[in-house]
Amino acid sequence: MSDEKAGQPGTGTARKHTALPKAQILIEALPWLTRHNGKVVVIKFGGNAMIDEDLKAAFAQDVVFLRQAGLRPVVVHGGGPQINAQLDKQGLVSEFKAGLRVTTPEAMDVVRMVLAGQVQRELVGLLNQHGPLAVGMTGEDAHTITAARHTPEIDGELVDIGRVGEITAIDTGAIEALLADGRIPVISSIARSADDHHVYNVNADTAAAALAAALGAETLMVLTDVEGLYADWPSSDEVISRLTVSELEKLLPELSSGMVPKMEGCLHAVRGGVSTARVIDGRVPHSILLEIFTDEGIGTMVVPDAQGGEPA
Ligand SMILES: Nc1ncnc2c1ncn2[C@@H]1O[C@H](COP(=O)(O)OP(=O)(O)O)[C@@H](O)[C@H]1O
Ligand SMILES: CC(=O)N[C@@H](CCC(=O)OP(=O)(O)O)C(=O)O
Repeated sequence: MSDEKAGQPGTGTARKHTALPKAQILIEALPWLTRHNGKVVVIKFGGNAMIDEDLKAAFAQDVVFLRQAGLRPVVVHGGGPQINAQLDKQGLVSEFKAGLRVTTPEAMDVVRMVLAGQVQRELVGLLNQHGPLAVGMTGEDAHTITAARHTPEIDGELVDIGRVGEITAIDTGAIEALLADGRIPVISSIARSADDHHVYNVNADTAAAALAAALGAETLMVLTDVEGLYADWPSSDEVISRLTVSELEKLLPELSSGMVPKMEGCLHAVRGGVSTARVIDGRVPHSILLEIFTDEGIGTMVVPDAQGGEPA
């Protein structure tokens, strides 16, 4: 007969004591749960943060946790490295200009196949291991994202980079319907074209930011493969933990490569009414929960001017 069945007095008490820290952790989360209840959180999962299976599974757990805790998460995903690998397999080159992929019609087919047919499917599958929650779509669906041809200015000249789109309109109807139905939309950054019957490749950070603003999200969270925005990259790894939109605007011309669309996106989102935009380290397991449910954020947070930037 076990001690419990024998009614030994000490055992039950000891069990209660070991469970106490768990109750404490849950109680500490209460103010955050209350504050974020019902709020839309747009989470951008970058291709570079999708580096291993455990991290992807932890990402899915965090997103489902947010949903079950009463928030309304929307996932927008990238897949740059995965597209590069597929282009390489097909003997096509990956070329970037102004931080954007030069997208020939052939490359566009690969981008669409990898994002919508591979990366999005994998994320939907991981989320749905926890219940019938995730629904995948691309910006093409229900006119969610409309774009026109984007010709960036490089050294004073407008450059043709193929089927890369500049977002001209967002229709949040389909996403809102999914959220109202308790689902988690998982969105690939492909847009319908306003000019012709084809589609456009849109940078996933840009798409996430535009969707966050259009949805009136409380937070935009961009998961990537660095700790946050480094003050003096690549010579130093000092992370800027908090900055205002005006401070960020001044910093933008100094930024390079993948950080440009991320920080432009954060700027656009906060200027568009999103309360905070954050760049966080997707290599840290459960980084989303750490960021949402603790006082100390783990990455870089962009806030409106009125809230002040980096504490002195
Ligand atoms: N100031 C900076 N701070 C941090 N990372 C920077 C900075 N400037 C450029 N980077 C680069 O941006 C990369 C993140 O962008 P990207 O490769 O597009 O990631 P993702 O696939 O997550 O969108 C980092 O790995 C780093 O190499
Ligand atoms: C126009 C453009 O550059 N589109 C991106 C879309 C995917 C993306 O943004 O993926 P990450 O978030 O992993 O970088 C591309 O083709 O790579």
